[in-house]
Amino acid sequence: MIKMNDITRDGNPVLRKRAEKLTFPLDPKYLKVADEMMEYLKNSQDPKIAQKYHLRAGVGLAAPQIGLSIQMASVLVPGPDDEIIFEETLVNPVIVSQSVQVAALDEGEGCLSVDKEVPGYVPRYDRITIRYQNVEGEEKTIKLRDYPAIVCQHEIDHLKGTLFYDHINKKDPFSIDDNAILIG
Ligand SMILES: CC(C)(C)[C@H](NC(=O)Nc1cc(F)cc(F)c1)C(=O)N(CC(=O)NO)CC1CCCC1
Ligand SMILES: [Zn+2]
Repeated sequence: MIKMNDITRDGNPVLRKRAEKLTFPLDPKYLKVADEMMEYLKNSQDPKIAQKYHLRAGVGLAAPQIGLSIQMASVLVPGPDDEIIFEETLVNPVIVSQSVQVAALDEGEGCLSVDKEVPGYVPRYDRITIRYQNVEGEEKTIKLRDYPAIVCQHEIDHLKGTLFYDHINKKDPFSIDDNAILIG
């Protein structure tokens, strides 16, 4: 199982590389990686398992964060009553369209690969359309908004070597577009 010491930390060059596109059928070793990344998210969201193995509760994990520079990211987004509202492993994801409307988490962002707090708004798109392939190679096109959209943008950034704080305004971290939506 993936544990915290398997997660690459800021400073590791793999987090700043553009990840390689995957071809299908997926190499079985990458199918295993997809399972392991989703298993990490599930374990980390289970208080007992997370406590036992000291896992940070994660909603998304991209392959470069376990040292693999491939275009694969798993997302597991719980809803208000802890039901799962979005669960998917995105292969070769591309944001094909996005809202003009900007959104940001009102508490800013963190990252499983960034141990320090970096305060500030991370401006993202409120609504996006993503085209990706699932691990079976099926082409999917999905529309997301608000928190699930923020999570997917954060993970897709990892596949481009971008970290959340790259988007924070250096001069005034909490400055953002007047009509930005702040997601609580
Ligand atoms: C970095 C961390 C603070 C652990 C962040 N979790 C989070 O924001 N809250 C959270 C976690 C849960 F499991 C369940 C829940 F409802 C809320 C996170 O997983 N990520 C994923 C990451 O680092 N991917 O590379 C960072 C988030 C910041 C904005 C979107 C993803
Ligand atoms: Zn991250």
